[in-house]
Amino acid sequence: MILTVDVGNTRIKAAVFEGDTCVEGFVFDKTELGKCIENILEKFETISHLVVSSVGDVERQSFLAFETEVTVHFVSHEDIFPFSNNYGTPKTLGIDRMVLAAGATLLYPNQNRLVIDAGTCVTYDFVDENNVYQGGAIAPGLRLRYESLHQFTAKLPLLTLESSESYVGKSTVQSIHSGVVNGLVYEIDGFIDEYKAACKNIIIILTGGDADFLAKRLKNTIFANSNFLLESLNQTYQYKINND
Ligand SMILES: Nc1ncnc2c1ncn2[C@@H]1O[C@H](COP(=O)(O)OP(=O)(O)OP(=O)(O)O)[C@@H](O)[C@H]1O
Ligand SMILES: CC(C)(CO)[C@@H](O)C(=O)NCCC(=O)O
Ligand SMILES: [K+]
Repeated sequence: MILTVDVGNTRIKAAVFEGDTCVEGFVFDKTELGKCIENILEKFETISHLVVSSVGDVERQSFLAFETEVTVHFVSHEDIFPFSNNYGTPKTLGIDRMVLAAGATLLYPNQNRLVIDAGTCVTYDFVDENNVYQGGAIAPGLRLRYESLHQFTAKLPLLTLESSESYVGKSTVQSIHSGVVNGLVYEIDGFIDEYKAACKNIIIILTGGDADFLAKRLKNTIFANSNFLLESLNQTYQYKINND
């Protein structure tokens, strides 16, 4: 069994895999990292490998303690990835984006793939049908949009995520929800339309903490899988083991 751990910008997600099957998933705060991993390793005694991808401030050292129990692998730019990289600054490409691109490459062979990760940031990652990673986009995520409207103005309240009834906001609260929710929905639909116009054969995967909320509201019908980063981490690690 493999324990995959995704240290995001805000929180940590983990999942236990038996082969390609996810047995159980977990979400926890960074302050609970050690204890939570310990509990998972206790619950699933046959976990032999721990694979981590981190874009947060949690470093490799935080996992050293588990090396007596399991093989620990911290995904880095030096790993083998199943695509060639045409990004202008490959060393600064986020590890999460690389893992998502790798997962899309392995799970959806021989086609253009676009992965949209709606988390703290909304990232777009495009791997073409020749397995070349071409790049994408980075934008603020839903929660970040609500927080920045509040933080950088004098009058706007801090709201939490809610559906927007209409694109015409009739109050301050409705206007903020419309601007944040409809704004991001139109933005994602706009990007999808551009990619679809440019490539015929394209699969689009929507993932991240806000994937389910957003998928329902998009004009484009696309496949939402909020677990895609952890699944990709599992796939990328198996690819590494088989190709090292
Ligand atoms: N308990 C929660 N804490 C934070 N965000 C949450 C929570 N529940 C739902 N969300 C939603 O999930 C989004 C964050 O997604 P996610 O958990 O994928 O982010 P993350 O941990 O920062 O990961 P990443 O850095 O990979 O984006 C927020 O925009 C928010 O709307
Ligand atoms: C964009 C984020 C913050 C999304 O988690 C992460 O992928 C990151 O820190 N990226 C580095 C910049 C880049 O990907 O070009
Ligand atoms: K993200």
